[in-house]
Amino acid sequence: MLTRTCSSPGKVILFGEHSVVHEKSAVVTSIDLRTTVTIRSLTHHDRGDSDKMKIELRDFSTSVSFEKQELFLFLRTLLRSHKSKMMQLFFDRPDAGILDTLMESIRTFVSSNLHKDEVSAHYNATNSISCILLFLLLAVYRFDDCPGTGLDFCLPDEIVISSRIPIGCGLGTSGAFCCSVSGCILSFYDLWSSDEHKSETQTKEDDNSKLSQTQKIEINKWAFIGECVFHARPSGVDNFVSCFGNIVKYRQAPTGLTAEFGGKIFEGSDIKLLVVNTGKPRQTREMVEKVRSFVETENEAALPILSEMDEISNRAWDLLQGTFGSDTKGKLDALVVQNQSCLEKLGVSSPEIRSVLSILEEFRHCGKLTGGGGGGCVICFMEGDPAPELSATLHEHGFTWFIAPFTPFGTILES
Ligand SMILES: Nc1ncnc2c1ncn2[C@@H]1O[C@H](COP(=O)(O)OP(=O)(O)O)[C@@H](O)[C@H]1O
Ligand SMILES: C[C@@](O)(CCOP(=O)(O)O)CC(=O)O
Repeated sequence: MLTRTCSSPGKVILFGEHSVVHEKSAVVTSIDLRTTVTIRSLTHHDRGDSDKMKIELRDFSTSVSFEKQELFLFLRTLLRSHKSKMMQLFFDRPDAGILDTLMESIRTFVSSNLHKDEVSAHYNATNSISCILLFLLLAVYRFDDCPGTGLDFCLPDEIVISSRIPIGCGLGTSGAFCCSVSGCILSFYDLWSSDEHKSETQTKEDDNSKLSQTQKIEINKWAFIGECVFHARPSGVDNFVSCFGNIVKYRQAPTGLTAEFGGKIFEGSDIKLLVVNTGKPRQTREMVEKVRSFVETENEAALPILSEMDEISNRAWDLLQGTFGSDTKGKLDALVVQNQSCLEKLGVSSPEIRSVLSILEEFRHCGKLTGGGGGGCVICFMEGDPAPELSATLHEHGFTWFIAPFTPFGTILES
């Protein structure tokens, strides 16, 4: 029996969501709530007569089984029809034409294997299952490159996904999902493109990921392709911070990606990060599209807002590099308020977000939305835990909260 398990953290964007899609800087931290994926091939005895591959999405209480032979034939045929263009998925920005074509076929195949009521009721689950099949297609593509191995490709018996990150509220679950699935598949089939990692020592002494930097770069590359399935044109920040972990200043520019590690906000201070969930569901993809269309149609109004947000992220990053002084929290709060005001102007706030913000203000705290907005979560820097009265007021209004647990660890190969 071969089993591989990977886990990847969620994230909180401290400053710069949305503007990061438009090539500005964002400051982001990984949080120790993780999405775990296990891929298993069973022994003959455990498998019995079944020749199916089961995908279990625990958070959606959904499981789906595919006839392995049918699935493999589907993947191989799809690959044969599009092999010459597959490389375009690995460009810095995956080619949208080939990705859309592949996803259309994959979604049709997935839908025809699900009961009709399941498909309409579980749009998000169907999307996740389709994304897993895309990663399996990438694995078949890699196998196909090695002469003689194509037919040896064996689909696993089980793929199980579970997460402790609240889904769809701005905490980067699709990024964590993509990192864990791709890490698992790359390691299950030992598909790493170079052998370098075998001699490479871990870059950090305390890195318990059991993955080399080269392997993480590869996971991040695959995960970004997956993120494009969920979000069409993401910045890549979610998969990046989930894969590499830590507090990061991230920027995706035409000249390439730049990332600096090491903000120190949670060291040597009693600063905590409060996360309040408005409970209002929304789709990140729609919010990103809304901002894109604003930037395109009202370019003159939008550009100064995006530049201001870049400036905010850069100033916040400088603050986070220094030692935490008596005035640091006040300066951070001012940037939080300014960033929220920019997000309001971009049109990604919501009545629920404003309601959380006014409760926070009542208790002399400052907050901003985090992630895609339109609902989802609000964050607030706090010295210590929230007062019981604040907690009670948030609950009275139907909002839940938690203190985000910081982690420096990105994707981990658990076993
Ligand atoms: N644990 C999971 N299991 C299955 N699918 C998941 C899981 N986590 C995330 N996803 C997929 O990612 C989508 C949420 O992505 P996104 O809109 O980026 O939300 P978030 O704000 O959480 O990042 C879900 O609708 C689902 O399709
Ligand atoms: C709005 C955005 O900046 C962050 C989205 O975060 P989330 O998927 O809502 O967790 C989009 C992106 O960076 O691709």
